[in-house]
Amino acid sequence: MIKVSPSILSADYLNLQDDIAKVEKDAELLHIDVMDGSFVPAISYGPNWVKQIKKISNLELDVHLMVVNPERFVDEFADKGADIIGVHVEATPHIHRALQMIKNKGVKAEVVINPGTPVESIKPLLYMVDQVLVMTVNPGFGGQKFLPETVKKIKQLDDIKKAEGYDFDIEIDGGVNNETVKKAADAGATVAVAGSYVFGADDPASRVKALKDATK
Ligand SMILES: O=C(CO)[C@@H](O)[C@H](O)COP(=O)(O)O
Ligand SMILES: [Fe+2]
Repeated sequence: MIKVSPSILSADYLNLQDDIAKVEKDAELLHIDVMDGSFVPAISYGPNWVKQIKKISNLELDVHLMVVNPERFVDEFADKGADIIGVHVEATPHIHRALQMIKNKGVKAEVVINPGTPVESIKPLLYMVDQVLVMTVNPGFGGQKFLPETVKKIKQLDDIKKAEGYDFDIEIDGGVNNETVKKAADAGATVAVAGSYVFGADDPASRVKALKDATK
């Protein structure tokens, strides 16, 4: 059964504590999308959101950095309470250093690839990561459609994981619902981020459960 990481990007910011409480019991992680208006067009929120959310949630805080040169912010997000920090391979010439910095803070290190980026580009990093995030949409916005061509990259990663004996999680992010999650989980995905599917519903907890039921 897949682990679920509801994305607060689609939550009600004025009632964020209530929305988080709705998924607290059924989800394992909470996904926090940090956007800088440069790596991606939108601007979202920063380290102090992580600090505040840490006070009200026991979920594993899964911070997805969509920022240029993310190594500038790794220490601060770790100090504010991130449990997982994801850095895009496309966002820095120093991806290995960025991952080392995350690990040095005692935080789980995640490398992220966009739909247009091949799995080959992160092969040298797979020995050191706790999680790989395969973007299933182009990053920057919630509510986009799942790109089916990303499924073969999930399978490719899962094959490498088995062949090499690695134990990283494979996370998917973008356009996840009760149908797309099944295709990804069959290919090897172990963690699903879902924003609009979960928080766009009247009963977010039932949507978390539906993602799990679909991958039983
Ligand atoms: O990183 C991102 C978008 O760039 C995501 O985490 C979104 O928050 C996913 O939203 P949905 O596609 O599930 O609505
Ligand atoms: Fe994300």
